[in-house]
Amino acid sequence: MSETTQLNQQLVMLRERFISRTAGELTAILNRLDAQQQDDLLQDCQQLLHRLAGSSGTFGLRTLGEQAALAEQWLKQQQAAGLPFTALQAKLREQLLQLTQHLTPEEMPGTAVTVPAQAQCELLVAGHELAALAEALSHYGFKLHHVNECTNLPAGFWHPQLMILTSAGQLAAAISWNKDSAGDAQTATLLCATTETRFEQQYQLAEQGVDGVFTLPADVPELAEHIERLRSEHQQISKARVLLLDDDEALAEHYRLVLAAAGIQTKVLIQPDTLMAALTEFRPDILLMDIHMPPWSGTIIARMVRFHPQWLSLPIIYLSSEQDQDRQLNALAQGADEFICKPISDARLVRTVGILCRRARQLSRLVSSDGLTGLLNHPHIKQALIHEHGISRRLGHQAMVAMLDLDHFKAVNDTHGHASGDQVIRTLAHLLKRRLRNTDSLGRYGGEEFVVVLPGCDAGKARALFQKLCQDFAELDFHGPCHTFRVTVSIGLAALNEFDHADQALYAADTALYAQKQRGRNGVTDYAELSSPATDTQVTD
Ligand SMILES: Nc1nc2c(ncn2[C@@H]2O[C@H](COP(=O)(O)OP(=O)(O)OP(=O)(O)O)[C@@H](O)[C@H]2O)c(=O)[nH]1
Repeated sequence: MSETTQLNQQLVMLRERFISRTAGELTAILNRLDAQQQDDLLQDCQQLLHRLAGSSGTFGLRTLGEQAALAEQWLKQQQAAGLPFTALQAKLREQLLQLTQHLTPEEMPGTAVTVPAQAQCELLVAGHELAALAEALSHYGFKLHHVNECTNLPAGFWHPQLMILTSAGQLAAAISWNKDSAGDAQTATLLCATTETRFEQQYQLAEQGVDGVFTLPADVPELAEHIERLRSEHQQISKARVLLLDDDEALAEHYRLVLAAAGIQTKVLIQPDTLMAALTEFRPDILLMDIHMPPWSGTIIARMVRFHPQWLSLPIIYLSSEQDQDRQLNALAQGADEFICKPISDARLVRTVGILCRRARQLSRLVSSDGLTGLLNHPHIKQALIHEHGISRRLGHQAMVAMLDLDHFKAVNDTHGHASGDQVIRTLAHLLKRRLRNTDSLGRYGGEEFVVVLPGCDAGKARALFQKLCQDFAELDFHGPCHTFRVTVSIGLAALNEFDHADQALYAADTALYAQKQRGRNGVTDYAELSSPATDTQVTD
């Protein structure tokens, strides 16, 4: 069974549950109305209508949602006018009965969402004049495919994250191939080789949907770095993390399934009082939150979240059926950032959440990344280390920390100049990004010192990975103003979960790094082996 079919089956099951629950709730209110049980009846009725107005559309019962919204509005007006219960009873009964007539789905839920196929190549280079460039870029470890022609590209075949093409001809064909199944969003980031630097020409390229330009002949290392940056931005959507707080369990589960199918990691909370712990544990990019969650109010919860300095910049997005614009603004004034109106179609939800997550990540990356390498800066790699240490200790998972330091780097600067030194630092950072997993955290700890945190990794795997990295790095040629030169790197490892505190693990990795420097540099030492008979792990050619 395809993932899309499976998703749609799950959504249909949720819809059936929603319909039977709603039928039960409407009948219960009608029975209380007939029995003249006035206690809290109007309040319960209003809450039910409000919930149906916001959620029915999501389950494919659009008319039910619209009618519920009208009935809610009517009920609010009557109550505001101070009409007695007896004056409302007959009309309310009629409206509720009418709602029971609309408990049949009009649309399939989830049909707008297609589970994306696995990406088969990261980078598609199109155009015969770019063959040499494709060949040069392939040495940088990209999963790359080159085609001579942009016309007649097979539909839905490669799913690249990034496309490189030329501005001459073929651009329109590539752009139309690069649309999602709905035909409106670009799937891959487009990078265009052009000789045109004039404003009007570049404007036209931007208008056509191009995301970046470079001139030919290309500076390949610089282009590789740029591609890496764009690629990691493109990946943000699949790494996006959303915490969803909604007391309507079926609706929250529906959203979770839809977002998860689009590659957005979503954690659902039904109980607002577990929110603070979930924020610390899950570290979402955005918090999506309902407003009406009796007895809780989302707007007050938003204000509460801001009590904690570490969540001051967390984007809080209300997902609510509140239509009144003044009330929406009042809600935003309590410390939230955006308002998404329910009901919302599945496809629009995925796109909106994707855009918000990407923007949130761009902003958080600005504050957390090192300008030269794009890796995490000192405070943020330490934060990542502490976070992973906590998880590995709590769950008993293995995790490693590595400390890397370039060898004789002072001499590199002194001999070849600071700019060449910077290029070496950037190249090591690039190699780390290419070799490590998305779940690993990479940081520039100091000038020529790096820290890597590897969750779910044991000592053997870490050693093999870093030994290979040492070997490959040592073989790279750097071009200084006068000479070509090579640089090596020394690495110390420690098992994160073996220590009570993250700082102790980092100190152990630093001790192992120092030991490796003593042993002759260019290699890997694990702290665990320092207490046992020394093993020389220096890399030899
Ligand atoms: N080009 C460049 N150099 C930097 C940067 N940050 C620190 N450095 C230099 O890195 C060098 C580090 O030198 P040392 O700490 O003496 O160590 P080393 O020469 O690498 O020797 P070992 O670590 O013992 O192999 C210093 O000369 C710093 O100026 C940077 O951002 N760019």
